[in-house]
Amino acid sequence: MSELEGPSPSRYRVGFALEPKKVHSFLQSSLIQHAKNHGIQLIQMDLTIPIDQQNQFHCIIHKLHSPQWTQQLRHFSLHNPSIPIIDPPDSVDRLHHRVTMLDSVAKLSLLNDAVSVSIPKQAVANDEITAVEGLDSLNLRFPVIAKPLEADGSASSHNLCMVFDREGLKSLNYPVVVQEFVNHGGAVFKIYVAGRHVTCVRRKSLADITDEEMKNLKGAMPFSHVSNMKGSREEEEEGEGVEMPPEGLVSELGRTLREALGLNLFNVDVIRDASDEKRYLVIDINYFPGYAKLPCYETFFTNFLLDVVQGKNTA
Ligand SMILES: O=P(O)(O)O[C@@H]1[C@@H](OP(=O)(O)O)[C@H](OP(=O)(O)O)[C@H](O)[C@H](OP(=O)(O)O)[C@H]1OP(=O)(O)O
Ligand SMILES: Nc1ncnc2c1ncn2[C@@H]1O[C@H](COP(=O)(O)OP(=O)(O)O)[C@@H](O)[C@H]1O
Ligand SMILES: [Mg+2]
Ligand SMILES: [Mg+2]
Repeated sequence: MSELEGPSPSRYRVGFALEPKKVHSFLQSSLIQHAKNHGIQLIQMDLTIPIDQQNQFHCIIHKLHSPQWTQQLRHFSLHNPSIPIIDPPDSVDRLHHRVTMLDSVAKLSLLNDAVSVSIPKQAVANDEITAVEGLDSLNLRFPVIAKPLEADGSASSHNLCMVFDREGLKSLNYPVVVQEFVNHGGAVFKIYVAGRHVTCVRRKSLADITDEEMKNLKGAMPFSHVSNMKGSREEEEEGEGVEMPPEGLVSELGRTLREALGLNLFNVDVIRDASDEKRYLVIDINYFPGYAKLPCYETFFTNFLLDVVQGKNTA
């Protein structure tokens, strides 16, 4: 076991099971120190040793997908039911598929009835023929977005495609979800949830496409990681000029989705229809996303950890 801090008087120990890349991006020394100042030791778990032979943890946080790991967690959880596992593997699994990921959104009923929150029309396609059938049955016109069905964290799961015409459907790597493309003013809202803590940031997104532009666009255009792409100016990166969603909507969405998904750690990508400011659409939900990109993520995340270890992480 590699302890990220030397012997410490921390009262609580939280074990993290993460890929090396995520350890690097998430477990930064600023977070480790901040948590330590609040009595919590963050420990990188040793994945080669059974969990119950390691340090006694007050909580385990994980983002690993192998069946062996899931099996190990289930076994541990069965024998240590009082140790919170953030989050249950079955609930996390639902986010690994672009259709089941959005199921809970369709069932939400929000108190805020001044706006609507839904998902874009979408269909699963296994080949060009089923893609055309899917689009016809939904009455969808081009452009559409094609997304790999699996959202399992692999690099290819982020390889998306704008499709401008039927010819463009030929070049896709099936199976995909073909989804209504909604003009939304070039900004995506990312709502980050960590237990009862919810915050929202605005990021750069795909630009709107006018009917005029559609006349000249042909085939398909692959893209990935738009929200992390560097623009020529900083404001461009963050979708400057686009009004943020109301705070009440952000907190209600975070709270209700947390309950519906049975998850504590996730973010939700939301866009607002450029032709209807009351229409919000959830387009993506990610398990344990890049919290480190949030301003003050040390405080945000430590407050969540404190809730968990002090038994206050209730809905
Ligand atoms: O690495 P980052 O900070 O860009 O975080 C990624 C997330 O970016 P975001 O926080 O939404 O801007 C990213 O979100 P998007 O799918 O890009 O919206 C994913 O959550 C990604 O995890 P995975 O590859 O799907 O397992 C996240 O990757 P991991 O950090 O989990 O590898
Ligand atoms: N239905 C849509 N309409 C308009 N833009 C979209 C739609 N779906 C995705 N996008 C754009 O593509 C980006 C990536 O799509 P997303 O579903 O979030 O995939 P990923 O899991 O790779 O982040 C979004 O942040 C947004 O900019
Ligand atoms: Mg996304
Ligand atoms: Mg995603």
